[in-house]
Amino acid sequence: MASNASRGGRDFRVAALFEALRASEQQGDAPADWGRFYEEGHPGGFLGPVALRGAASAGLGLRAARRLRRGELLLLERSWALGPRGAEVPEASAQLVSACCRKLRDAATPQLEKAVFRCLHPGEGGRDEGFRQSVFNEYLRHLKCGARGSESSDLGPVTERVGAIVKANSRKTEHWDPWTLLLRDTEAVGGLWLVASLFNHSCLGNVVITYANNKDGSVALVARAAVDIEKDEELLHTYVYPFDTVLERRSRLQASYGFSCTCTRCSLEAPHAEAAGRLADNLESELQHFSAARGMGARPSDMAAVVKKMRSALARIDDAAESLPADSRQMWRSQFLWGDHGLAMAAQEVGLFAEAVEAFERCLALARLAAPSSEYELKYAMMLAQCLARWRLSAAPKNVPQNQEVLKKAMRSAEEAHDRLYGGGGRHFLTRMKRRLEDIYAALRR
Ligand SMILES: C[S@@+](CC[C@H](N)C(=O)[O-])C[C@H]1O[C@@H](n2cnc3c(N)ncnc32)[C@H](O)[C@@H]1O
Repeated sequence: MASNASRGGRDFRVAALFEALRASEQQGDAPADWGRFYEEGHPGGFLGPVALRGAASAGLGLRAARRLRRGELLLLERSWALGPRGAEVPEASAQLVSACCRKLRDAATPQLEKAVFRCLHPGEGGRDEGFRQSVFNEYLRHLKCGARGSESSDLGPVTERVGAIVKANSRKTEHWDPWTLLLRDTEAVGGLWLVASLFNHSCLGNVVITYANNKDGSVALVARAAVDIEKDEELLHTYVYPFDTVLERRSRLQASYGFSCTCTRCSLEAPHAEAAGRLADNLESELQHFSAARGMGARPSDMAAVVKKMRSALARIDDAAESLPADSRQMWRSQFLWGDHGLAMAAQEVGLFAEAVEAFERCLALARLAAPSSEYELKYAMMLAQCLARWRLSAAPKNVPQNQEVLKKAMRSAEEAHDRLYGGGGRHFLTRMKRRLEDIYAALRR
């Protein structure tokens, strides 16, 4: 049954969407030079083979309009509103809500964008999902082909629940330092992107997102296919840190987005959640012991003893994985990737390079499985290559371990992961990772 909104409201609201889109920036060009894009940003936008997916249990969403290859560009979108850079969460959220309110009041904001923003909340635009769907469809259609409709600017009374819309749809940008491979928190900014707001969540996403700062102060969001995707398959992004335990991921999703995740990973991990929690607590305390020992400048033999305990904590996790069906063990194991990371760093620090390499290899395999084509895959591919290089550099020339091919292969694998995430081929990789590659070049010359 049609609601009031769809009976009385559809025409003028959809017309308003057209009008606003006509006035909005040009969409449709992907940057030719991705290296430059991530340095300078991009003023325009691009909408690839993406279509709206009708309402289901997770509400509206996006789907592949055709078969997609991994690494393929899906969306390039300018931020609609931004909060302050590097601020603490409550302050950043409050300011983002204010920024959205200003956009909604501003006569210069296209009416269509205002309508789309209102429709980001499932309760808005009438209780009719069909209406929301038509608004988004018009928006996507416009982004694709610049269609225009009849003129109208009457959006009706302003009833936005801006705070709730921002809570469920804002995202924090991530800027990875190519040198440290760590997130730069001072660069992070909370923002809202209208189309990207339609990606639903899965703890095993098939879409990866990166960001670039535009010269005008806005932030460009880039979404790419993380894996090969079939036509009509839903496009899903991971809203939370993918290597937390299932209970941690679920409680974050509930607190921030108001739903309990039932994705394939959660369904696999949930029956063993309590045991995973205990194992994670134990692992974490061993990692803390290592940090404390390092902080106190412990002797190498003491450090080696702490590393041994970390190894035992991970061995207990591997034993627990043995009780699961063989084809789900690795996925379950991905909840503890951070432990392998800790062991790899610690082993590298005390000169146990063979063990460090093995641990980085595990990190990479787990990242590829649970977060394919993500920053994490790239990060561990780089860390592995760098650890191999340091190992070669640490040994006397006649005892150099492994042949060069192993290191070259690790480099190629990092370059390929970079390309899937950031595009632009080898030159872009070499420019972005310049300093990070110094040890690797030195090791290749040995
Ligand atoms: C960024 S919006 C995504 C678009 C949204 N589905 C809509 O209809 O506008 C986030 C909201 O979508 C819903 N959602 C996203 N992923 C979900 C999932 N895996 N299961 C259930 N609800 C989900 C939740 O209501 C969440 O607060």
